[in-house]
Amino acid sequence: MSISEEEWRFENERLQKVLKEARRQLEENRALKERLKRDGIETQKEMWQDIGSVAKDNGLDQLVDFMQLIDTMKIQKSSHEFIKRQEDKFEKILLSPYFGRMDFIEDGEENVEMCYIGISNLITDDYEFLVYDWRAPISSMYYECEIGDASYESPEGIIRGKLTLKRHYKIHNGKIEYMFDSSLKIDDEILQALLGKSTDSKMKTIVTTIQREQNKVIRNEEYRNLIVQGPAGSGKTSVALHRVAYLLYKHRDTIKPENIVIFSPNDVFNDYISNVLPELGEENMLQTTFRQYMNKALGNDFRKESYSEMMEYILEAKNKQAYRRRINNIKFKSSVTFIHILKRYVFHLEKEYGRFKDLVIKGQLIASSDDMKELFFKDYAHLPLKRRLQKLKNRILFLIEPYEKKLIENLAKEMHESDSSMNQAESMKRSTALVKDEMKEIYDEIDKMTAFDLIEIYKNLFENLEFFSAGLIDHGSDIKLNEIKKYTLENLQAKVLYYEDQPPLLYLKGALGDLPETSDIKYVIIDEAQDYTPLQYEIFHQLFKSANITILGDLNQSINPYMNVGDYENIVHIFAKEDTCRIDLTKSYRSTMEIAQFTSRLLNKNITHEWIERSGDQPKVIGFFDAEEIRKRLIQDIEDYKERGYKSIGIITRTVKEAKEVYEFLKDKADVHVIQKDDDEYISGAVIIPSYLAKGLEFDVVLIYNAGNENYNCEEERLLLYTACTRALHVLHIYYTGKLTPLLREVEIQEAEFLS
Ligand SMILES: Nc1ncnc2c1ncn2[C@@H]1O[C@H](COP(=O)(O)OP(=O)(O)OP(=O)(O)O)[C@@H](O)[C@H]1O
Repeated sequence: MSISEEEWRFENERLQKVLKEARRQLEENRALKERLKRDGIETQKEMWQDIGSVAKDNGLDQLVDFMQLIDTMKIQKSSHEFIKRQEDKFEKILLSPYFGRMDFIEDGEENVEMCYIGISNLITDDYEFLVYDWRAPISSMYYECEIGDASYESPEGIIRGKLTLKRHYKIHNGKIEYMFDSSLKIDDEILQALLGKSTDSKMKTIVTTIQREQNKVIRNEEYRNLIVQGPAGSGKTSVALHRVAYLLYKHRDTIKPENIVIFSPNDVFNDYISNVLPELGEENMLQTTFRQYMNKALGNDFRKESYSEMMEYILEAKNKQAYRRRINNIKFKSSVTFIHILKRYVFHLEKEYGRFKDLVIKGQLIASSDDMKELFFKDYAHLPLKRRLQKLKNRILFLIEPYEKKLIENLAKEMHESDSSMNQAESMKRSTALVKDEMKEIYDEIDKMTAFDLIEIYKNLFENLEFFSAGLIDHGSDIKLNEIKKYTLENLQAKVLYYEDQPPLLYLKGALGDLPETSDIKYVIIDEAQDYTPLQYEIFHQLFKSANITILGDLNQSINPYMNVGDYENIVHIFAKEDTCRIDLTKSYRSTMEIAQFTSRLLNKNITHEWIERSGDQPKVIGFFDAEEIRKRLIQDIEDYKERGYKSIGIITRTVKEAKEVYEFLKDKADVHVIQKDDDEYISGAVIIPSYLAKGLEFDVVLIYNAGNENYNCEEERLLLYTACTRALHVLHIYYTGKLTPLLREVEIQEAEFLS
């Protein structure tokens, strides 16, 4: 629907009114900032003067004043931060105050309310809402409702009425570039225009075009835990971040960014998503990876394999003799059966731990084994093992203390009596040293009895693996317990912790009470959720018992064939069923139709999801005589695609090893970077990146490096290749040498060439 001249005039005038008010508030804010700055300088001056005048006789008074000044400075600092955030907000408003408008008539009212929706509220001193924050209750209608009957949930209850207009704007540098009305949902056309652009940097907000199904996830607070399944490019990460912004707005009095944590697959990804919250005017939540958390919790006594190192082994070491043993080990330790074994073991430890002996010093019974058992198994039974041991140790030390004191005093007295030249202090000093020395054996005994050695505990499980797994493994199963037992014990002996051993250790550590409380965390977001095992979900549950958890993933993007969630059914029982809801996203936004159709054929199963109708070139599959030819082609591609205006080009290799080889060849011939570690930073432009580190990212152009059958040669790697191909927005080329991977042979390929 075209907009009349009169409407344009009205909208331009309205915009000027909004900008004027925003400018006024910005000026007011700046004046306040200046005042605060002056106050801050004054406080500092006062403080230095006070320090200068501290003297012996007025020291305490001055100290009290000093502490008060420090408190004042703290308050000034946080006010300053608040004002700075407000200033940023007004500056953003001045560039683009809103992106949408809806006209709403509430039932029983006559007046139409024009609601303008933007990144943040703009309210006049008379409480006129010039702009509503996109997260305000009323704004939900903008994303959810079409013209006609509409309603939203306000704190006072459901408000019903009618929407009579929905208008979209593009306002840039304080000017309306375009606007149009849409009678139905937010048009695919805007999306097509938005998504058709080239991406040059980190992830961006989608606030202007959030779709109805996405909005439902962002605002869902009916359930404590959400499991969101959505195909590649359906906006899971975007939704997760907008949900964080929504929660920070809705619960701004109680929830701060440090009460929310997001678990990302790696630091490259963490860096890639780090701009979204600031763009939405919020501070970033805590960002971490499972590996980071685990590394910190497990300490540095053992060499710990990283996730990338494990992936590299899985993909690179197929010809090694020990490969099958390792894979069986990974599979077993990632299985639901192993969780049952661990739980049984923990139960056993809680019941059976500790062989308590009577503690006797010089014939005197300090604590009987029965008393210790009574404390351990009854009085402290409600506590986890580690805490019980600590408490028991404290109790024993408490009982020993008076006895030891008496021993020291008696001995000191004896010394003093037998040698009158020795003064009392000297005799006490000597007797203390002697008694401590005598007692060393007893203390060692106590340490041994109450020791908590996680690795020993883990070892003990494998030494008795048959016992703890009895009845849990099917007769027909191909699990070779003996082999797993031997393999694990050998590695522990060599002080090597493979990645698959780390989650079980962390689980035991938590279950036995050796992990710090995380009660400050109120919301946990787990992205790329398909790549965590059910055991890792047990750990999330253990760590964040009182938090709300949002899990977002795509089962079709399980990049690790042996270590993944398998099915959400494996985890729903971990979180209380009545508090958990599964939502499926059904539409993909990232790739052109041609790429989306191609990649869904690659999955080789029935796919029901839809995609945005944005058209582009057919993906190409091109065979080369050898790897060097592919590399030469890459140089030309980088140049060509940059010239055509594409800003991000992902050259996706299968492994780090391959990425390094390609980089070595290209580095002097093209402007290209390489990402090779979990903790690397995200880099834009042309990047070479191994497949498993590319998950979650996206590129204008994706060039798959060598999908020959030497490389992707087994069914287990289908999802890895799928994940790599689905990173493409506009262009997808798959290069190979030798024969094409069998995974692509059944895919109906529209454009194939062989260059020899
Ligand atoms: N409502 C939307 N409006 C505009 N763009 C969107 C929308 N939803 C998603 N996108 C875009 O689609 C792309 C994919 O989004 P995102 O990375 O959040 O999806 P994902 O489901 O996490 O993907 P994957 O699982 O493949 O990593 C991004 O470029 C994002 O900006």
